[in-house]
Amino acid sequence: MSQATPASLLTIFGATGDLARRMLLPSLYSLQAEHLLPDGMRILGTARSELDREGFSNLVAASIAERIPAAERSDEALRGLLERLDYCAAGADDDASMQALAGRVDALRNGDVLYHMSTAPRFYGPACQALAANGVAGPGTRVMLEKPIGKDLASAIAINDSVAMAFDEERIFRTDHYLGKEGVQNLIALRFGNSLFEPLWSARHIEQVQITVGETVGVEGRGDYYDDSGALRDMLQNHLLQLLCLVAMEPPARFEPTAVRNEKIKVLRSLRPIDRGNVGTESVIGQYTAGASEGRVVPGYAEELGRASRTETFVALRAHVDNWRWSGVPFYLRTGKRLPSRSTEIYIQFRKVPYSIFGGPADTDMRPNGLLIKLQPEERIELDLMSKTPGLDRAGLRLSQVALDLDFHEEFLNSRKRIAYERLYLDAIEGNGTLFVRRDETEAAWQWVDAIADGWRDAGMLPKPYPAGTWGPGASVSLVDRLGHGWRE
Ligand SMILES: NC(=O)C1=CN([C@@H]2O[C@H](COP(=O)(O)OP(=O)(O)OC[C@H]3O[C@@H](n4cnc5c(N)ncnc54)[C@H](OP(=O)(O)O)[C@@H]3O)[C@@H](O)[C@H]2O)C=CC1
Ligand SMILES: O=C1O[C@H](COP(=O)(O)O)[C@@H](O)[C@H](O)[C@H]1O
Repeated sequence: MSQATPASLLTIFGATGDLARRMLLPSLYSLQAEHLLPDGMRILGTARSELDREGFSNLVAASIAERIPAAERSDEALRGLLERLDYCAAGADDDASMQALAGRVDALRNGDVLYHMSTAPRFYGPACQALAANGVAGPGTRVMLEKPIGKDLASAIAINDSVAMAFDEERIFRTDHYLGKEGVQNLIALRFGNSLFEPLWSARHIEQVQITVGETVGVEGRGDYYDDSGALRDMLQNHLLQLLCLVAMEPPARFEPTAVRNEKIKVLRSLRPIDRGNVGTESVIGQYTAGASEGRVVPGYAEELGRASRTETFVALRAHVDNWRWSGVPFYLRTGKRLPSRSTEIYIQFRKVPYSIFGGPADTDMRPNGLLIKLQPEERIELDLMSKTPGLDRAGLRLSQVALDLDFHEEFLNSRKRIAYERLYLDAIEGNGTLFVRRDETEAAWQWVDAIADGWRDAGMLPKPYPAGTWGPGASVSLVDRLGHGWRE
């Protein structure tokens, strides 16, 4: 991959789909508007739909009109993007049409090619093998794979094996769109761009870590996919574990793919198993019932789905990274749909002062320090410190918790909120895999998650109901309370 040059052609499988219309095409528009796409790079859309170049251009223009605010649109950028487009109808599992597609790729390329599989994962293997059979998957080509890579370890191995028959690992870019988010890269910058945190970043000084990804949305018409997946497989296996890796990993020698991935895989392999023996104490699952979300009455999951289901729409876990740095520190992970707010955050709670010199009311006022890394909806870093409460009190000195707030909000107001795929496309086009996931990471994450899912099944654990608009079942409070902790609300 060291010889990778910027792609001369980007071929998007599933170019007419939901992800393409909502995220991928608008991201390409933004890269075009900022002059970040390589000169002359062509974009070839493909799906089974019989579109011509004009039909695809209309679809692209419509998606940009819908997703990019009018104030950010320019005719010049749109024209620039449309000039790059081409379209070729093909079925990923249809040999004749894949042969025709390969011919088109050959005709359009003028150097490296990036393929993006934005279609159902069962097509990744057949499509990649068809590209190889038709001679367009050799050196100088690479492929981006959308999540999910399978729905358990066995299916992930099958997909990875199948894609590996056509592309070697260093040419495979597995996306986790959380890694493309500005806030997540800021977490990396915070940890490894400041000397302040590293001496404190271990069990010696950290009491607990919380990672919350709360969503207010329900399953939004993706019920068939989601019901087969649930919160554990849909969110925790990938996004939350990637965040955990970035918090817990050792400093990589360099910010480059192998060094970063080598550190992340060590974390995944150090996760203490949660299985049938301890799922009951280390995890909580829930499913939303009818309730109020963002000021309106919303139906429960089963009503949205149209049938009863045992799928969890909420999961909370107490994880442990069993290594020297993190021994004994609980990592609380929780994610769910129809929670009270859209909120993605990492909270690091430091240990209490070892001894209070104050006595009197200050002792009861005392709170541990905390570092909040807020990723969504706004990006913010906040350090909770104790300070003297202003004024006099007969009983003695009083303390209050104050927040040292690094609020990027102003900066955000003045800059555009980026789609994570802008970063991911830019890197994949350039051939930089640092923010993509390696095969062993995906499979280690599945192995850990499979034991949890099997444990729930074996223990007969069913999701507990929680009303939409609440923070999941009450048992999730007990999960952290047991060690004297509390969720940061
Ligand atoms: N939508 C989202 O928010 C997210 C999606 N993803 C992942 O992205 C991928 C795409 O998802 P999404 O866009 O939602 O899916 P959609 O069902 O909306 O789109 C699927 C796309 O694949 C094409 N397609 C279907 N069957 C074939 C086939 N046999 N050969 C070639 N193309 C085919 C469809 O077009 P046509 O019918 O014309 O062939 C369409 O363009 C999936 O892996 C999904 O898990 C990941 C994160 C979020
Ligand atoms: O991958 C997924 O992520 C989204 C949440 O992404 P965000 O960028 O809006 O935080 C989630 O809604 C979806 O179910 C899942 O497949």
